Amino acid sequence: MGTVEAANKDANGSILEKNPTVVFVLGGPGSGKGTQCANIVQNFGYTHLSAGDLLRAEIKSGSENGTMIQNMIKEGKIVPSEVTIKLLQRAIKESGNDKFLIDGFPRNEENRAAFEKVTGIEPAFVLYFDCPEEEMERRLLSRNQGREDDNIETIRKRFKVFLDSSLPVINYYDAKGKVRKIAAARPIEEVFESVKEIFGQKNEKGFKWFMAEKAV
Ligand SMILES: Nc1ncnc2c1ncn2[C@@H]1O[C@H](COP(=O)(O)OP(=O)(O)O)[C@@H](O)[C@H]1O
Ligand SMILES: Nc1ccn([C@H]2C[C@H](O)[C@@H](COP(=O)(O)OP(=O)(O)O)O2)c(=O)n1
Ligand SMILES: [Mg+2]
Repeated sequence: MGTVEAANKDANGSILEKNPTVVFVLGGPGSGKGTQCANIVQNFGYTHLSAGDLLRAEIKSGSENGTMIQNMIKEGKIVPSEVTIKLLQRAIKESGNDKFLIDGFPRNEENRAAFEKVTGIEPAFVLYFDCPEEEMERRLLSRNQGREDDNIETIRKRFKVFLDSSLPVINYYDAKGKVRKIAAARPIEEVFESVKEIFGQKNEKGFKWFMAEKAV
């Protein structure tokens, strides 16, 4: 067994022991995933794991993968699953919590299948922030976090990757009845009202499904 697999197995063992609750938080770039995750953490006791934040921290840490990750993010491309999953597993392990919002992951079929294979974790549900491109573009261009990928050229590439690679993942979970779609082009507080309704649909056994064909 290679080192990566061994590390996965080790981290996986401790993840499965705790049988964690995982919610995938998906949506296009700028749809408000990070903003709403911060609200959810305050109200519902989850740990927020942003795949993008973990990858950016990895660049800053001077890791051997740093340059590769930086180049891919600049091009709006999706980093190989092996790298991102390792960072997620480490963060899960270090958190001590058993409830996670995994924000911006899985972003393609490879992310989805590899995470399932390596961790055996199925999400409780998928929170999907549905937002028109014009609105996402406006938000990204005024985000002001000094991100190298928040320029119009990279933004266009990220939109294309979202449509080509990430939407199919959302459709995959939708076919399993797991997607909770939220109309995200509204003020932050209004969006959070809808988010709260979804997280409030909980009983002592876990999450109750409810039929939400339309955006709430
Ligand atoms: N509902 C909203 N209305 C207007 N601006 C928003 C809304 N939600 C988030 N923003 C702003 O849009 C930008 C992108 O939000 P962010 O949460 O970082 O999105 P994502 O993580 O999906 O890329 C941020 O500057 C944020 O403050
Ligand atoms: N699962 C992921 C998540 C993000 N990335 C990379 C590629 C993405 O364009 C960047 C930025 O992701 P991030 O979720 O921070 O971006 P947004 O919050 O959607 O604007 O990170 C990745 O390669 N794989
Ligand atoms: Mg984000």
